[in-house]
Amino acid sequence: MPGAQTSRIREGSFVLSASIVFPPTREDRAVTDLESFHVYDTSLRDGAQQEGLSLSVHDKLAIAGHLDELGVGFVEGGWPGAVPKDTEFFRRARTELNLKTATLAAFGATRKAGARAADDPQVRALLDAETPVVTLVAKSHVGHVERALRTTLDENLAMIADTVAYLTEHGRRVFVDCEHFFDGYRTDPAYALRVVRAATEAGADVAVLCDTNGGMLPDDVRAVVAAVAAETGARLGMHAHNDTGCAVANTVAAVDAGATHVQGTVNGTGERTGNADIVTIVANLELKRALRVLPDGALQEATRIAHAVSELTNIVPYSRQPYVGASAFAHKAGLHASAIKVDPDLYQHTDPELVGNDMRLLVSDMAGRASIELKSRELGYDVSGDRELVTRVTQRVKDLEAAGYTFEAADASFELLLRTEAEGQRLSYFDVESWRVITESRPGGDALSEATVKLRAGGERVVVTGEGNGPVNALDHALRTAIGALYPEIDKLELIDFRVRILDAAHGTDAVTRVLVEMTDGKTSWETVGVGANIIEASWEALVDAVTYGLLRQGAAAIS
Ligand SMILES: CC(=O)SCCNC(=O)CCNC(=O)[C@H](O)C(C)(C)COP(=O)(O)OP(=O)(O)OC[C@H]1O[C@@H](n2cnc3c(N)ncnc32)[C@H](O)[C@@H]1OP(=O)(O)O
Ligand SMILES: CC(=O)C(=O)O
Repeated sequence: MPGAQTSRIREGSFVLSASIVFPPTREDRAVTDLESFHVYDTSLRDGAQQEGLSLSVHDKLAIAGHLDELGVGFVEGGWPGAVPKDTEFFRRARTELNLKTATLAAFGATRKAGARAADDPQVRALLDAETPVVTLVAKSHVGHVERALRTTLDENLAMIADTVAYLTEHGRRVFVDCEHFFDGYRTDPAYALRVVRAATEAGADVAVLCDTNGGMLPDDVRAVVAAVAAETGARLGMHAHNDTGCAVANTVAAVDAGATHVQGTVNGTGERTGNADIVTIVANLELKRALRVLPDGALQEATRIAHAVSELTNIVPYSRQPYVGASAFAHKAGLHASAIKVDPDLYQHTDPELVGNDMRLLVSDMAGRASIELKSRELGYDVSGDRELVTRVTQRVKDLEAAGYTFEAADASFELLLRTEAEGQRLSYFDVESWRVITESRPGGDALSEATVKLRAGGERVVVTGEGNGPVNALDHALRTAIGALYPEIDKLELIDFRVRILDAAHGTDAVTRVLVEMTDGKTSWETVGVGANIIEASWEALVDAVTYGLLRQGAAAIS
């Protein structure tokens, strides 16, 4: 019986024994349309509860557009009436958002104790948001009803039922987020079940079981969701926080137990340690559970959209993020590369293209010949027929890495090294004779650096000086002046990043310094590395590599 599971739950506790059969196949669990399985995004509401995150209305509108491109069924826009920016978001969404797949949901609480839903200004604000869906947060833990709401258990049920009924009477589809459901179920399962029934019997479409404090583990979630489904017959959803690092696993467990509505946030933003990452959830459901939860082709947009949302939320993308992180399909170990050369599937759990990501090979001191061969291929060089060259490059990389270089973040320096080894001489647009920098500190003014560069290019000896606000800036200016007439392509090149790392800090100012430089031609960018006992020496080496690589990309011919 594929997909079946048996579980036994001891009343009032989470101890269970479960015999789980293998995950269902696509045929067993085919989701035929996006209505039968809800992907519900709460990046704009719970995601925005993350420390340090502050989204403008403009940001929220832009993120909503990206969520729609990802193909989620529902976008929870915020809490109108409570957060002024959210009220404004819903007002502007009416004219400025043109969602193709997603339906907007407004989030809010049930009516206050002892009042009528119709008289509650916050409930009114939910109607005023004019969204097809309203999601209500409701207490389902007796302790919270008594201590946080300070009302009776029956009044809480009435608050839920009245508010759901009022909103459905006004044409809204209602989902109910049962706050602290799992903790509530542990404390008083009968009451937690009454909350689910109160919501659904009053007309709510989905009772969303929330692990509000994020303390659950997957086997317990699976058992509770299965038990609630069996007891109530309600359509169930899952809303997980990541405090045990299991938010995604808990969500998948809930789906395995019968939940057909999953909530999460793009990149896992959210209160405390965040919410379940909706991108990882949908990738797992589509690729590991063979459930079709997004429109056709949407999953391939996942990497692009996750990164676009990172940009809008001003959060540096997490490189180790499952499926969509820059490192998710990056391979460093030589043995991995040697197997990947035979078949990428040998070291990848899925095809990166399915989520719009790419496989990358990293070259480092852990590289073997296969790594060098595959990396060279990635850069457009077929070196597979030259075993001796590959061995030489592998050894050179290992020697240089031992001296402090790092090539995994400096593809351009690796490419220049590869060409040098293949051609027997270094690609050179100019031959540096010497350089010198002085930095002058002026009372009351900023320090000024002056560089002198002596080099030969185009058959001429050139001696130039350049000024800058620092030594590297001055060297960059001097180099541009020295070769600008011969290679006008240099005008297109711009230094955009400069990172310094002291490699052996124990030696203080004697330590070896590594410098990584990033340069762009406005279309693409590349990184180079330099190492030296002296920070300026290391910077110069990285700068010369960056300019050499840039001229190569511009198609400049070396003039001897
Ligand atoms: C688990 C979650 O993440 S739910 C989402 C949480 N999000 C937010 O809190 C962000 C937006 N919140 C806000 O702007 C404010 O907290 C507001 C406007 C909702 C309420 O602000 P205030 O009226 O100043 O009250 P305060 O925040 O101190 O307390 C919340 C009130 O709501 C009540 N309440 C809490 N949960 C619920 C609920 N599910 N249903 C009804 N009332 C509730 C509390 O009992 C308390 O009532 P009281 O004022 O009578 O004591
Ligand atoms: C509703 C919600 O955000 C929670 O319970 O975590």
